[in-house]
Amino acid sequence: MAREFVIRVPASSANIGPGFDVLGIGLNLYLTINVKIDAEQFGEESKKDPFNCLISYEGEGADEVPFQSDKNFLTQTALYVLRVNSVRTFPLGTRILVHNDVPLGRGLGSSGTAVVGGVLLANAIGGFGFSKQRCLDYCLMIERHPDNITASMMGGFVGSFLRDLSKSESERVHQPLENILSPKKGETSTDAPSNLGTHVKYHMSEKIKCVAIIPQFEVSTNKSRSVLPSSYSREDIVFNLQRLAVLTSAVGAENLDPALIYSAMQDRLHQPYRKVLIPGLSEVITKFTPENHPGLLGICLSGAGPTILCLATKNFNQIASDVIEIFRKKNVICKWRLLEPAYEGATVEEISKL
Ligand SMILES: Nc1ncnc2c1ncn2[C@@H]1O[C@H](COP(=O)(O)OP(=O)(O)O)[C@@H](O)[C@H]1O
Ligand SMILES: N[C@@H](CCOP(=O)(O)O)C(=O)O
Repeated sequence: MAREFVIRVPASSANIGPGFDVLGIGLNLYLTINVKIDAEQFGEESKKDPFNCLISYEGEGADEVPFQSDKNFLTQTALYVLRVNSVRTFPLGTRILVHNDVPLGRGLGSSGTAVVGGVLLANAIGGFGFSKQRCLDYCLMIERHPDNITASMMGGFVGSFLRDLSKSESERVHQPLENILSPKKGETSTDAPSNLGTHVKYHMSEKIKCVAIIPQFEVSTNKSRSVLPSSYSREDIVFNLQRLAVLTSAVGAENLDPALIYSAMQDRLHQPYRKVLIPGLSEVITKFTPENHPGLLGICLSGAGPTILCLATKNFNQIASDVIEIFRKKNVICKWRLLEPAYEGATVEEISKL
């Protein structure tokens, strides 16, 4: 039996303003995975891979990612979900062609798209029929902050949190990633507890566009998390909470108020600490205001950086060129993209099943 389907996963911008590890927007820049399963056509060739999966790959990351299915982050994720549901390999004759428009290590959620794509791939291959909510549980076993994953899976502008875990659930979830993705021979990985993440979608005015200025260097999320403190002062936490409450409603207003949104986009929980990794960040987030750049609503670090996200209603070109100029003076070259929220989130489209 031959089968073909396509998975599309939107990129994300996480940590919007004061929403560190909480807020994210799905963006219309995609990781696309074309899957063909045909034992007659690719059966013999697929046996070259230890788990029967031929991977070809084009676009962002093509010269970086491994092509063996138990080494590639996307297929490792799929193998984890298959394994804990009693399926040991991909079906004989599995061929996947990845087309990736999401740059790696830039704070646009590439790891989140790979994890979401991998979980949806396993769900489709195994015919498990898991809901997106259940798929999120598997994602959260691998990527442990919910903001980017939830935005990519569910789409739109989302807020999310992780529920409190019992001691035994916590032991299941907080394991070294290798135990989950590459268990030793004879050992198995643990299944995901249910309902790990909870989310809501906020209304965001359709007038708001997302200008992403993407510096041409990578900052891994692990490194960018390592510079954060392990505790914060009450003042700083309250500073962010106050703004978070205002921002989530202010972006949905019919008459957008740039001064309100701009001040509600300030953060004290991650940006101040990540400046050491991103030359120019400090200047960019203090110098750009709605007064000197009409149309700008707010500016922040996207995800763990180094990408800068500007929410704006007009003058996109001017805003982007001026941010790029600040980075250029620090010898950092940037690209930029005008993006829109991806409201639908991740999709799986069955093309043919014979
Ligand atoms: N399409 C992909 N296929 C395989 N692995 C990927 C893919 N996209 C991202 N990754 C993995 O995720 C890493 C980047 O993740 P991370 O440091 O969290 O940055 P980002 O901000 O882009 O999410 C890459 O180095 C790679 O290991
Ligand atoms: N809240 C996380 C978000 C990471 O997003 P990414 O796009 O950099 O993967 C963090 O700030 O560490």
